[in-house]
Amino acid sequence: MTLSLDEYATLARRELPEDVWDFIAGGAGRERTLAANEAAYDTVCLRPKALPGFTEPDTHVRVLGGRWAAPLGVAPVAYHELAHRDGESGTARAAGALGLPLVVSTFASQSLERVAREASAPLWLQMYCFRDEEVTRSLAGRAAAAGYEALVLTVDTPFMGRRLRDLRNGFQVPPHIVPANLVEGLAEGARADVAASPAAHSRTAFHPALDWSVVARLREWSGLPVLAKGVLSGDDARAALDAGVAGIIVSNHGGRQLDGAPATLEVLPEVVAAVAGRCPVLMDGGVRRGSDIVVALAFGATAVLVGRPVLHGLAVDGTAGAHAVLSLLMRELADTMALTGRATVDAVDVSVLAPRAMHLRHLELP
Ligand SMILES: Cc1cc2nc3c(=O)[nH]c(=O)nc-3n(C[C@H](O)[C@H](O)[C@H](O)COP(=O)(O)O)c2cc1C
Ligand SMILES: CC(C)CC(=O)C(=O)O
Repeated sequence: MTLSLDEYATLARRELPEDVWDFIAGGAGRERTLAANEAAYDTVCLRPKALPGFTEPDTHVRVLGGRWAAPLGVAPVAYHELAHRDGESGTARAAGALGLPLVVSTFASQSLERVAREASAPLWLQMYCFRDEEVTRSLAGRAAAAGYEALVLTVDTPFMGRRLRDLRNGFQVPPHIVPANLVEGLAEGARADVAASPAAHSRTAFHPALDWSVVARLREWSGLPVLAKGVLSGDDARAALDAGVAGIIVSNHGGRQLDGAPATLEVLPEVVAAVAGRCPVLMDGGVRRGSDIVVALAFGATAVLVGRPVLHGLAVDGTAGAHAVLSLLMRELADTMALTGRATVDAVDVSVLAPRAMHLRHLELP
């Protein structure tokens, strides 16, 4: 019986080669930011509601015109086939069966068209932008043609952060796993070069001087709304809005880019205040329980995304494992909403939080 996302992580670790586990689990530098993401939730308490009068809340939300079964989606994560041969198609089937959206990575191990054929819930395509602008333009156009509903521009990764575990392990993506969106049609040798060292490839192939003007180009090439993923300050949120984004994703890339960056939960209120209702504000990083989703909503998030836990589910049991992880989170979310007396997602606001030092509140302190 697997009862929590932490238990899925433990089981996944047994299934995966050590260097693949490290690539998935690891972060940049000292991994301070990686640890901070999860730890931030431990600083917050929820206020229970006595006799709420219902047991099954309505968890549906609307995000950019799409209806999701819960304020929860799958974050863009490269190479799902590293976890299980079902890969992104399996994740798409799992998410779709639950009515949850999937953000497909530029570095997916299956082509965005193939994933689209398996999906029954909203799909967004995460965009890295390349030195060769034609590659970026082609990806954006293909996403629109395949029915993707939005592009997610990653703004925190001009190159991959220094991930010491990968450097120590000399991590290479195994040759049978390829970035299918980028190399279909290429010869075997060329495929291997792109996939072998993600870090080295990012230094040479990513656009070296990207700025916010790319948002307008992505919109023009695709006709799709563009979200910015990797915003951690009010200033950057305002810059993103000025550039024309339709949504913001508060993210530190799961602690894999700037080590020392704050936990996403900590900066969420600053970003929500800067956005002031002008667009949805999603967040990711360290969400491991349904109660974490409630906390993120209370801090002003429209919805959350989860990254690593979905790969853990895939590693344990392919499509069925990814489905199990996501449905566990949905169950925990509904239970937490019921126990805090929130019948709808809209009803989850800051009043669901209990001050940490609650026992001190009624004392007359000097
Ligand atoms: C193995 C792995 C690969 C990732 N690949 C991408 C990617 O291709 N594009 C991207 O924008 N973010 C990528 N991310 C970051 C995730 O989208 C997300 O921000 C992060 O994993 C969220 O934190 P969580 O894993 O704690 O849920 C990746 C993360 C991991 C762990
Ligand atoms: C292939 C990489 C660029 C994927 C990524 O964003 C990551 O590993 O964090």
